[in-house]
Amino acid sequence: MEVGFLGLGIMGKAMSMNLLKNGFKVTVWNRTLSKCNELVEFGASIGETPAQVVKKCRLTIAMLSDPAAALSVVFDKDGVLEQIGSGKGYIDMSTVDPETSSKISQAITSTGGAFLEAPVSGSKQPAETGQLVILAAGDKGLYEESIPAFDVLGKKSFFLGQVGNGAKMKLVVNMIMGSMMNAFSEGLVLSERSGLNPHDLLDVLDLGGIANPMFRGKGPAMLKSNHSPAFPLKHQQKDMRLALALGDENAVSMPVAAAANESFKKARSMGLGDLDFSAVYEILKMTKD
Ligand SMILES: NC(=O)C1=CN([C@@H]2O[C@H](COP(=O)(O)OP(=O)(O)OC[C@H]3O[C@@H](n4cnc5c(N)ncnc54)[C@H](OP(=O)(O)O)[C@@H]3O)[C@@H](O)[C@H]2O)C=CC1
Ligand SMILES: O=CCCC(=O)O
Repeated sequence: MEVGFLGLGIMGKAMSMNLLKNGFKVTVWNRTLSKCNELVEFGASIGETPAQVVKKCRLTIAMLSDPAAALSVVFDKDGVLEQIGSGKGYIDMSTVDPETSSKISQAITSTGGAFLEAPVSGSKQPAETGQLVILAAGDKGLYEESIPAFDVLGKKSFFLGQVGNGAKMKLVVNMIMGSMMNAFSEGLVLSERSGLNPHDLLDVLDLGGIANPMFRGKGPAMLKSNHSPAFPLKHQQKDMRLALALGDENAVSMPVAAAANESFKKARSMGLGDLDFSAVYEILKMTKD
């Protein structure tokens, strides 16, 4: 199957590589075109623009940083809209808000093209090993057509109904995750400041009812202040912002998420946005009496 792939950041590179390794023909595009070269070594073709990729491929996947990027790649000159149409499908796997997704969906479907939003749960390593959780919504026919690709990219795919539901599910999940990361960081700092060994805390947490892969996977690196990016903090803050907006629209009070967002904003303002979102630990560590 020939698949187009737009956006070769941390996630897009791993996902497109996975498709190539599993026998898909892949045509890639990235805003910084030089990032395509590594994929070419593994058999990918390059499209010079998003429009060129869509022209060549029946299915095109996008994995872009944020709503502005997702809209730009579709609506700007040489964008997806110039070549999408009947018989072609566009799958946006970026994490965006439901409004952005709906705007893209309306534009694509008005040309006769099919649209699916399919944000993912799981980070760099699950992307490399095909263990993502895919949260799809939109065109059911396109979803069914995409299952061979989703089976390579993920361990489980959900079809959640109308466009917007995938984006909402993803934002709820990441809102919980961002709040957990803040509580975890506060716990690590509190254990250290109160004279405990934080490594003992990691062991205790891992044996109890709140054990989870995030604490287990990131805890030891955090204690060494190693925040090599798997999920960049600037994207986590974007997701908190979008989740809080969803909370505003639905009159849901979210004081815990709002406080977590403030910590991520502070971390961004201190230049930590490109590090892993675990770097929020550093700003909580700095807080003194
Ligand atoms: N990393 C993770 O663990 C996860 C991330 N996500 C989500 O997936 C998406 C991608 O994340 P990730 O790969 O980590 O992000 P990166 O920051 O590594 O990559 C972002 C990508 O978006 C491109 N981009 C940014 N702005 C524009 C623009 N204006 N026009 C065109 N392209 C643009 C970048 O191009 P360039 O190379 O030129 O800068 C790059 O290809 C985000 O929505 C994120 O929230 C979802 C699950 C997990
Ligand atoms: O959006 C990023 C999700 C990261 C994760 O699920 O570990």
